[in-house]
Amino acid sequence: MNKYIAGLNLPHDLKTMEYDELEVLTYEIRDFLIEKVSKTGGHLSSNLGAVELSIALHRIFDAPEDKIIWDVGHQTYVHKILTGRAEKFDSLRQLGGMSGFPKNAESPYDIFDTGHSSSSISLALGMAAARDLSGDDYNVISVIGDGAMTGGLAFEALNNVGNLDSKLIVVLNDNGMSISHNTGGFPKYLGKLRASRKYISMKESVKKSVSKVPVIGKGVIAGIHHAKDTIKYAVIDGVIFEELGFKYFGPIDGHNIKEMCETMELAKESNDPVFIHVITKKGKGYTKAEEKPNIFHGIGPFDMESGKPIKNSDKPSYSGIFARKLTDLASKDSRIVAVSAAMMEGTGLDSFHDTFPGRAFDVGIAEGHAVTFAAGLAKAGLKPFVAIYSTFMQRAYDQIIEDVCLQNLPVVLCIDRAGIVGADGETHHGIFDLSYLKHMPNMVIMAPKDGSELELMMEFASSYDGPCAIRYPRGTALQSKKKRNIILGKAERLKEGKNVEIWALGSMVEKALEASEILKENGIIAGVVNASFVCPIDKDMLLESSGKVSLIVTVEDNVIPGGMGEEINNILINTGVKVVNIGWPDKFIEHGTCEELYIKYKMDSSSIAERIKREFEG
Ligand SMILES: Cc1ncc(C[n+]2csc(CCOP(=O)(O)OP(=O)(O)O)c2C)c(N)n1
Ligand SMILES: CC(=O)[C@@H](O)[C@H](O)COP(=O)(O)O
Ligand SMILES: [Mg+2]
Repeated sequence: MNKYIAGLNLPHDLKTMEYDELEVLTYEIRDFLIEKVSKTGGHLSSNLGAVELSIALHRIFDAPEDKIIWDVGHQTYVHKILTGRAEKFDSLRQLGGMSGFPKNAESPYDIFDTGHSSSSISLALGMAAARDLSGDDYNVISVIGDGAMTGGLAFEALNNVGNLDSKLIVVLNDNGMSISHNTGGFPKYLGKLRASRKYISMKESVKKSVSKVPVIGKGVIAGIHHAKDTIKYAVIDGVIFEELGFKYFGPIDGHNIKEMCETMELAKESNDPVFIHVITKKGKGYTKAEEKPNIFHGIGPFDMESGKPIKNSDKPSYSGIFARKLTDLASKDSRIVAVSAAMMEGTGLDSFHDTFPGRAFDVGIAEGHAVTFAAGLAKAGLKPFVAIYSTFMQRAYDQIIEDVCLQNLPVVLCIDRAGIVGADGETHHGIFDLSYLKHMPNMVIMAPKDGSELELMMEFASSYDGPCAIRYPRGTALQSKKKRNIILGKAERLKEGKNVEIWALGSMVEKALEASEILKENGIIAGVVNASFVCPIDKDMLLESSGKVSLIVTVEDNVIPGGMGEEINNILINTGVKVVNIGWPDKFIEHGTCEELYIKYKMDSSSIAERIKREFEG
């Protein structure tokens, strides 16, 4: 490990180091980040952009007594280095290793286990209100990116800060990027503020010279603050934040530690909410990441010299198949449009946008809005496909019920990253969507067993006149030659069984087939059914099976509570057949590779076979 990082007592030494020493530290930290993340993979460009900001925060504030809350939390690698965890980076995002997000269980400096965007101002406001009630005096700081600021939750909190008459600090880390380019009117406003940076001396000189004018000068400055918007907008930056009750400081250089420290010192002295706007460069210090901050936002292990990923699968991903199929469908049906919530690349919709720029809508990190926006599109006669990761779709729960299902609108929810996702851990596993969708009246839920079936289900969805959801996992997709007709509520029996039948969903079908082969070696002939639909489930086939076998086993990449197994239990409850449910337990699943987690939670094919053997023989 580099000289400085290893030799320092962090974060305490930051408070006494000279600025030029801190400058050296920034180089060491960047070298460290690039080297470590090139081996483990992770979120690189956001962290490279947050080096000086993290140093300034830990120099000026006294964490963990002062509460620093990181929005999303993917940019906390520097914070973790500065809070004594540098030696844990070889285990980053690995089973049993350090998380890629803040984890309070990992360190008291990680105030809140964030992972979903736009929550930090609400969290900070809650903690500040509690602080005031208990008569404490610590500082509470939200660190939020310009992408996260496009999330409605952030604006709900900004509005509510208007009721706070004590101190709170919001630091906006504005690098002009979300995962890819930021979108909407707010980033445009921030862009004007960033551009205004070059005029800041003009404004400062205006304020300084006017205030020197005897007698009237101060009054004129005071007057400016209450002047017509035109003057106010001209002279005062960040007026939107000032109007919401903040003192706005900025925009300042988010790579100038001294400037940030002086500003944070000022903010510390204020008894009112302060909004500090820092300008940073995403990917700073690694040319490849500066040039392509989106590619290096979240990246697997890569070659530091070339920047190229170490392992590249040539098999298509589910997201890639989804996007290609949607483009094909849209070429035949002009009603088809696509909606994303700031995840155009992750969902593959960037390629759809290349073909149909006018029919791809990126609404920012605003999943609830995305769904209701899609309801509006559908109400006006279009056929929206809304592509949102399972875990982020949780943000749109009410909008799906009220604005899609209740209205019975033809909106297709394309639930990407459904099931366990691996390295991102608890905040990102998509293991709840069956549970939060299944009880919604009018909602059809499908899950393809492979890439070919995803295409077939999308075809079905494109002509289905009501709400439907297709859930598919992260990563590469199996391909099958066999085509089948997707019929509403109809499952597909893949293998006949003697006394046992496995009902598997989506990506778990492959594991069920493997388990069936293992059981055959033990003399147990287990049938396998590709459930295909969870709502409506194939009740006829289920009841038929219950008359033939003594044991039905359900297997799904969802938590058991509220999952497909529960649906099947309810249908078979009076048939006398034994039903066993295999799925994720009712808990938050940690990070690790998917393979490791399937094995640890006995959801790999041999564990499934073992469980069935025990149940069958037991
Ligand atoms: C609710 C939610 N939606 C989407 C995401 C995926 N996501 C993670 S980081 C990110 C972009 C964040 O941009 P910004 O806040 O500007 O941070 P930066 O990476 O630029 O530092 C997105 C969309 C998320 N974490 N949470
Ligand atoms: C921090 C965040 O929420 C995203 O960057 C997420 O990690 C992307 O996940 P994928 O890598 O599955 O696209
Ligand atoms: Mg950003």
